Amino acid sequence: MTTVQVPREVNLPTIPTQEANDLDIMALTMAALRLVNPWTIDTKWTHKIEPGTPEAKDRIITLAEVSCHDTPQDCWVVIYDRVYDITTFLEEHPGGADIMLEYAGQDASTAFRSSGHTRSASKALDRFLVGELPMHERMYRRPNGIRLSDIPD
Ligand code: HEM
Repeated sequence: MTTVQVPREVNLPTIPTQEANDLDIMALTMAALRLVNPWTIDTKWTHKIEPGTPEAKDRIITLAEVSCHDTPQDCWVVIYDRVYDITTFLEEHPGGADIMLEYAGQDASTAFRSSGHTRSASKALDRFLVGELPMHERMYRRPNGIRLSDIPD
């Protein structure tokens, strides 16, 4: 007599291979990019950037990061692709704090430009510099970007 062996049902855990692969690739890519340039990847700063310090010149800060600094206690703006921490300047500003707070966490280039600021106001920006936008988010300081003859170097 022939007996038919019915295979026992084995419940193997299902491994969503495609999903797992995607995650691995993403994790590896992020790790590699962090090695190349840590500033472009982690948008949340873990330590305070001192405005105006030489190291601020080399910092790349995304618009997403700038948008997190939008309060009177922590106010960043972008002017001509550079990022400024103007928190300590709010009360000193000859045009008042409120007008600047309207641009907290945002690009204030056109507002700054259209308010008739003098050259010395543009120069005053240096002491608040904390970084610069990544190339793909810039408008003014990039090859083939908008050319304004009077923006500071
Ligand atoms: C964020 C960096 C900024 C700096 C360092 C700055 C600096 C200055 C300085 C030094 C003045 C005196 C006049 C001059 O020298 O030009 C001034 C005036 C003024 N600023 Fe700003 N400013 C900034 C941003 C802004 C923004 C975003 C606005 C928005 C519209 C603004 C609006 C004005 C106005 C309306 C005046 C004229 C005030 C008056 O004459 O009564 N400023 N600013």
